[in-house]
Amino acid sequence: MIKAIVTDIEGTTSDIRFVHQVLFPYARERIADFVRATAQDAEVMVLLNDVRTEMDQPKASLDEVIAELLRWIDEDRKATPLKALQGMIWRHGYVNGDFKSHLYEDAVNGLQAWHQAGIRLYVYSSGSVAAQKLLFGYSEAGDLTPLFSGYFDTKIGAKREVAAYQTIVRELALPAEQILFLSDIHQELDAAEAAGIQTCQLIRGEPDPDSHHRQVSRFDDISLTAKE
Ligand SMILES: CSCCC(=O)C(=O)COP(=O)(O)O
Ligand SMILES: [Mg+2]
Repeated sequence: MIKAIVTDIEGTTSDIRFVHQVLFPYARERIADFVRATAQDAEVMVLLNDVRTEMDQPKASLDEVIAELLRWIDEDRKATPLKALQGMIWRHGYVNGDFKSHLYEDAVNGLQAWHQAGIRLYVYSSGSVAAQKLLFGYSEAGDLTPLFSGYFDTKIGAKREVAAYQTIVRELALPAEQILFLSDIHQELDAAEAAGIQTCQLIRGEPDPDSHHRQVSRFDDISLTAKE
């Protein structure tokens, strides 16, 4: 029986269009000014140096770092320092009421029902943990953060890497087969499955012909009995 559920965000609990048409443009428009204004803050300074390391240019100027960050946004690169900076910028958007996050109604209902049933809930997203807490804290359905027992981001590894899911299994301290991972991307589910975790694919549009995972279009259809 499933004792814990780990969910992806984009395309799983939330419409991809909210992430790509609201969140990403909001951060893109503001990232240059934000980085210039906060470059001397200790936390941002560390992140900018992480960007320089990832660029393999330890002496890159602030303008070069900003240009790289804009490139990463345009290619939807899941780079940990970019994700942290985006989260800091989104905080202003949520707090100022510029937007609320989108959550599918069936996802909200499913998460609430599982929480009530005593199933532990976690998030694993490429967005930073701070950004995940904002997304579930400032949603159109209200503050859902009390439902969650924990959050994981790319600090534990990329979502298509088996090692990231092995870390989640260790952190949750449950047998892998008692954990269910939900995602819209079959490559992420492949990696979770290789770590022994149960999987279910959320398909909000057309079925995925390249996936061997259970596919459902709504949280209501997710089965909590382990696959044989
Ligand atoms: C935490 S909300 C923003 C999500 C995000 O930045 C992203 O890149 C989507 O990643 P996911 O792993 O949820 O598909
Ligand atoms: Mg996703």
